[in-house]
Amino acid sequence: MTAPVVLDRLSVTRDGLPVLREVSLTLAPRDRLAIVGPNGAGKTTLLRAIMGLQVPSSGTVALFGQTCTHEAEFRSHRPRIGFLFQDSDDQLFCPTVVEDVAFGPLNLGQSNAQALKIARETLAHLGIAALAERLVHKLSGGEKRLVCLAGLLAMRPQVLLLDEPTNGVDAENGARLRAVLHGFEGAMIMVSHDDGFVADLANRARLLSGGCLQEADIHDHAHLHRHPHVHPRMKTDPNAG
Ligand SMILES: Nc1ncnc2c1ncn2[C@@H]1O[C@H](COP(=O)(O)OP(=O)(O)OP(=O)(O)O)[C@@H](O)[C@H]1O
Repeated sequence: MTAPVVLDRLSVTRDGLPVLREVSLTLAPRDRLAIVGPNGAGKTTLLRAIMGLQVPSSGTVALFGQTCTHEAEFRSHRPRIGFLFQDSDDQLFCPTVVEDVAFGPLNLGQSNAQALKIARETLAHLGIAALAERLVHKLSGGEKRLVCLAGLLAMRPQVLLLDEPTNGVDAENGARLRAVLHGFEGAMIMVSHDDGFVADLANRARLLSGGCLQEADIHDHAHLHRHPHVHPRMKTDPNAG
């Protein structure tokens, strides 16, 4: 099957400073990849570049087998990729929760009634059906996070790009969010500082540091918990896929 995302020696500069340096990456159809790394390492920039929201200085992005250079090429693939922004307020724009979640399906051609039905089902699936009629701007930070995710899942994407999905989400909602994501059948890239979330969801990890991707392992510690580690063998190979 075609890899939904392939990056080939992708470099990105922001404000004249190099952020990504020849990053190569292949995301397989059911991959669960965690990108970890310190603040400012370029993790969000990497996700934005995959979506075509960040113009690379060199290298290529291929989505579902097509090399994408121009906005029109990225645009045709975006409905199949759910991108959870780091800041929920950048994602939510309809007055009520159910309208916001219905927006995606409506945009994909569903009738108003069908889009609302999908929205309510998705909210229920995430355990937040009670939020349906609430005003978006009055939600808590954690509630907004879950509503954003509902909006993406309602579009039935093949890929999820999740930027800090558990930010502000409490333990109970976090457990439900994980359960829902476990049930997601597509490919996923998760950017997270939440070790527990990464250990639970990811099947592999990469560390972004100095603009380069390095192999990382997710280790089990009998006395502690699972979390990603840089793999010493691979430290010198920035282009490991
Ligand atoms: N709008 C912007 N214009 C210019 N530079 C930016 C902009 N946004 C971020 N940067 C810079 O790009 C670099 C990478 O930022 P990015 O947000 O991708 O990092 P990150 O790894 O996601 O960080 P965090 O873990 O803090 O979210 C940082 O040096 C940051 O200051």
